Amino acid sequence: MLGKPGGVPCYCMSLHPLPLYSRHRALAAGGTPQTSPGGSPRRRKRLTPSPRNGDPPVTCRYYLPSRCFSASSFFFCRIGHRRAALGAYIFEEHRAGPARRCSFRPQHSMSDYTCSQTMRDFLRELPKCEHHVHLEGTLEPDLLFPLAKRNNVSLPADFPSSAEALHERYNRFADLADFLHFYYIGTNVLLLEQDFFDLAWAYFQRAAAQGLRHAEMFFDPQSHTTRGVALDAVVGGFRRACERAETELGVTSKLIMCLLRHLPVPECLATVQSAQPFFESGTVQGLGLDSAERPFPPELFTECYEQARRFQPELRLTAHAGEEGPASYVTTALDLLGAQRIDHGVRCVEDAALVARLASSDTLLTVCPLSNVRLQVVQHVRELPLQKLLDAGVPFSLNSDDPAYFGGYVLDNYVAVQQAFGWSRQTWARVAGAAVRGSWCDDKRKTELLDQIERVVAKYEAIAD
Ligand SMILES: Nc1ncnc2[nH]cnc12
Ligand SMILES: [Zn+2]
Repeated sequence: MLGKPGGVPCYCMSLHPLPLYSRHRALAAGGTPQTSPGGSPRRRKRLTPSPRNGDPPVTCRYYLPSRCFSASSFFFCRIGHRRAALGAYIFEEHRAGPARRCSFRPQHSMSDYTCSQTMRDFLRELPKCEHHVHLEGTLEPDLLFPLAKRNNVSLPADFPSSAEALHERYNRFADLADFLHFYYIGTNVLLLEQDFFDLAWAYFQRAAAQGLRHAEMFFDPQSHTTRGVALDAVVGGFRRACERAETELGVTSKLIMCLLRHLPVPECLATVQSAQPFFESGTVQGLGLDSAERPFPPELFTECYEQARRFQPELRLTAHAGEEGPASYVTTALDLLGAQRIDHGVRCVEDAALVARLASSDTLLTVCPLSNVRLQVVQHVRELPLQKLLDAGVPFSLNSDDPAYFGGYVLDNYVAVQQAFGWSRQTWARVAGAAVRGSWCDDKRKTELLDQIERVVAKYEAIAD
């Protein structure tokens, strides 16, 4: 979200309430930060816990005077060092130049990097591959209510009655189960082939505007077939949207059918059987496993995966694991299901041997930052082990999961990560490149996308941030 008071862009909207615009303008002009008009310091929205005093000082790599450092009566440098002092002092400290040693105690749990407009443009233009998006999770409240009306579907009596109320409820999921309750109610409004087309086409248009170039998308047939909707209608509508996206938006895509792990295994097996023609024709190119994770470990579904693989030996295999479930679920998904990549997987860091295995086998994790925050897997994006994965050489992609429910599409996830980690463009090129390499598209498409990444990076090399 960008605010543009008086024509001067403010990129700090996520951190500060409106009245701070004047402060940012002063900073942008190279002035000294002022306290707020009433003299009392204004509160940053997410004020996080106390300093980790034992940590040694580290070097500040960032000093941009146009950034806002203020929060409450503390001021921050861009890697989160905090000092209970007046802003002018800190500001002077940091405007003096880059790469100066900062003697403040690190406060990384509080650190937030701003994402400048140039960085935002770079991230938007960066060709992005998304491997973890549930098409049913792209059902925006603005489409849910009209579809309910169009299909004469009544929603539960206690369901929020407007798009605004629904959005508001989506801001406070307690956990995965709480989210899934709303998610499955939402699926009820999808009945006809046209509904599935409309849903997927709306997703493609939004995501393409954010720089999506290739998508590998989940769908949950059982959430529809259990209501009497034919699998043909589901796959037919999605397939039509995929074709249109390639023709009109230049976005390539693949469909991955997921099994709902909270349903009985025989029902999942029957779903695999019914999908045989789609596996054989290549209309559905992958099999996945989603829904409530912890009570339903991967090994329950070994037979389903084996059966699907018999129908189509080329079928790609993946599974949600290590989202709410433990690292051991990642291991069993790899060993027993033959998963070629892991959806979420962030809890793998609890097992050092597993991290080493993921790195050496080049197994992609499809990480979903905003989802992990909304579902309380972590309290803030900065708590995700992304830097650890990068350092360990574990490839990952950044994805939206259920963008209509979690407050953002693919670019929004990239920006949230940038605000949490402050990566360089080279690091972003590496992350975007890993997403291409981990995709299930052919080598020709991968080469195209990698070339496009190189061109965007080169274009921005010439632009100072
Ligand atoms: N984040 C998620 N985890 C498990 N199942 C899901 N279905 C849709 N989104 C999901
Ligand atoms: Zn998911």
